[in-house]
Amino acid sequence: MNQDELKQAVAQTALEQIVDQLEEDSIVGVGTGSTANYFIDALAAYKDRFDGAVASSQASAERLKGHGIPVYDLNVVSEIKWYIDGADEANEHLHLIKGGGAALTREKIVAAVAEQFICIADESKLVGKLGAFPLPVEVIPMARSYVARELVKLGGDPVYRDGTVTDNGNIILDVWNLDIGSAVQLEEAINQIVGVVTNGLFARRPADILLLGTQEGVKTLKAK
Ligand SMILES: O=C[C@H](O)[C@H](O)[C@H](O)COP(=O)(O)O
Repeated sequence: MNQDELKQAVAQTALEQIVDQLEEDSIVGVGTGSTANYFIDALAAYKDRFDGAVASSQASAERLKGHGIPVYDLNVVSEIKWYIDGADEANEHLHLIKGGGAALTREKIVAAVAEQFICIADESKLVGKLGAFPLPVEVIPMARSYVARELVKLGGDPVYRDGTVTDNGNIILDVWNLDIGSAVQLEEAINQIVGVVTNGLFARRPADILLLGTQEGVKTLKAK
């Protein structure tokens, strides 16, 4: 199977895990990216079985609406049973790096609300140590240079993602060469920098389950 087929397979498995539990008032939390898109497309077949979705990006909201799935503002929703989303990297603790598509902040918010975060990814995303993928950091535009200098003090090499404006009107710094020994500590340290909205480490709230698409089939990983 190629990478797209692996992504499609994990999306289908995620759907199978939730489909029998869908109720007419269920709200599904939906992430962003190519793997999440496969999930949205698969979910569409069951749109009459649940109430609607909360999306972590404008792009996903448009895709959901395109399928006729109602999309709710998170502020009118009190309960989300599942959040299904991809990742750029994952380790055995189910700590993640996310934000390759610049949607990290809304993703972190929806994941925080959800009871269960099901991460869906092809096998290339599982790594021994996080950090080969540059860590995305969403930053208030006027703080860009200051935040970049502070990230250098933490040992990283920040690069401005030219031309990208997040759904929240901010910019992204991609930070290379970080030593992500303690993901929880680093996530907190970066979020303490004034001007940072959030960073793409999902360690304080890791995934609960990682569905990994491999050539031997879809594997289910739980945090070690
Ligand atoms: O901002 C984007 C998200 O964090 C995505 O979930 C992540 O980049 C993975 O995307 P894909 O499924 O396309 O590899």
